[in-house]
Amino acid sequence: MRHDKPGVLLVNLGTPDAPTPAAVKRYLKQFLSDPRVVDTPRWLWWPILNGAILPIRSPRVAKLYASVWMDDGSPLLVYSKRQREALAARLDMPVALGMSYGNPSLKSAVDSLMAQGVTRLIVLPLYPQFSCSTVAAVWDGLTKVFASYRSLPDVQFIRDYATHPGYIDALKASVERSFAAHGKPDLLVMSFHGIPQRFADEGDDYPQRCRDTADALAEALGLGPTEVMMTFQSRFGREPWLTPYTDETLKGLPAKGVKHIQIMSPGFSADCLETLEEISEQNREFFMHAGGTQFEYIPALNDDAEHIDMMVDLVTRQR
Ligand SMILES: C=CC1=C(C)c2cc3[nH]c(cc4nc(cc5[nH]c(cc1n2)c(C)c5CCC(=O)O)C(CCC(=O)O)=C4C)c(C)c3C=C
Ligand SMILES: [Fe+2]
Ligand SMILES: [Fe+2]
Repeated sequence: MRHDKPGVLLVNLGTPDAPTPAAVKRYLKQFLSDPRVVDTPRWLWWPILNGAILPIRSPRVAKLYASVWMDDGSPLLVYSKRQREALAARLDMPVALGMSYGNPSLKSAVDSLMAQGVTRLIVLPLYPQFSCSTVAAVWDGLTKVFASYRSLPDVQFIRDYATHPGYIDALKASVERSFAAHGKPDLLVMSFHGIPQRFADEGDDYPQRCRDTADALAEALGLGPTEVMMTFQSRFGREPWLTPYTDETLKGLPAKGVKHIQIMSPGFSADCLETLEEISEQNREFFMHAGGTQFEYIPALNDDAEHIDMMVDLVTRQR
């Protein structure tokens, strides 16, 4: 008889090993070579990536990483490790952390679970809103790992959790803490990572999943349409991405009389370069220079107890 031994694979994007140009280059090369992320034909993309993007972007982005680096490493990895530990402490099954790009690799995580005798793999990509560029890339990564296996586990793949009540409740609590600490702002901005508009046109339901989260959270908070706004950050490359863009929106708000904002990035399950630097530093500057008077960034859920509760619910209801 084949017995049932579940194990959890937590997955996130991944991050460089060090805030140095060489380590950032290694990371970006792997990340930006994934056709799920950049789908330009290889013959055209390869010379652009290696000849222009990597040499120019790596040293610049390494400085940004250095500005948010923590004692224990890159914020994304530090928070992801804490999430893994907290979840493992709540479950009587093994929990491993694997990253789509960089370390710890997906393969190291799957190998360690299989070595512990896991027969049912519960895969939880920590992206609340599905996108082909993130969640489907996890799927692809897993199939590559399995390509070298003679036996496969049962696999339960959690597509996303954009409106999971535990997720919405945890976000709501984080917003209420911020309102209590700093006062209610003129506007609550929910900034999601963008994708090329074309991906959505071709069938990625990511924008709708972001809308689903934004609507559920606004409703839970009892905020009306003039009190919340959804925007998209982290544009890359030349083609149009999802709009409205976070940076342009923030630059225009003070002129419309919106002087105090609080901003959150509900699509990031852990704080990282894109929240700690891009939102909390860069976009703060944009807003304040445009005439804003008060700006607060509401942290990601990271290893908040309610966030871990939600993960427990997501993985234990998989039977
Ligand atoms: C090139 C296209 C990119 C797509 C499409 C994309 C989608 C996407 N990304 C996240 C989450 C994260 N992205 C992060 C960093 C990051 N993203 C891109 C590019 C695309 N992302 C780049 C090049 C980088 C690296 C930094 C830089 O060079 O600007 C991170 C943070 C990683 C960290 O180390 O802190 C996260 C998390 C989502 C959710 C998403 C689609 C929905
Ligand atoms: Fe990204
Ligand atoms: Fe960015």
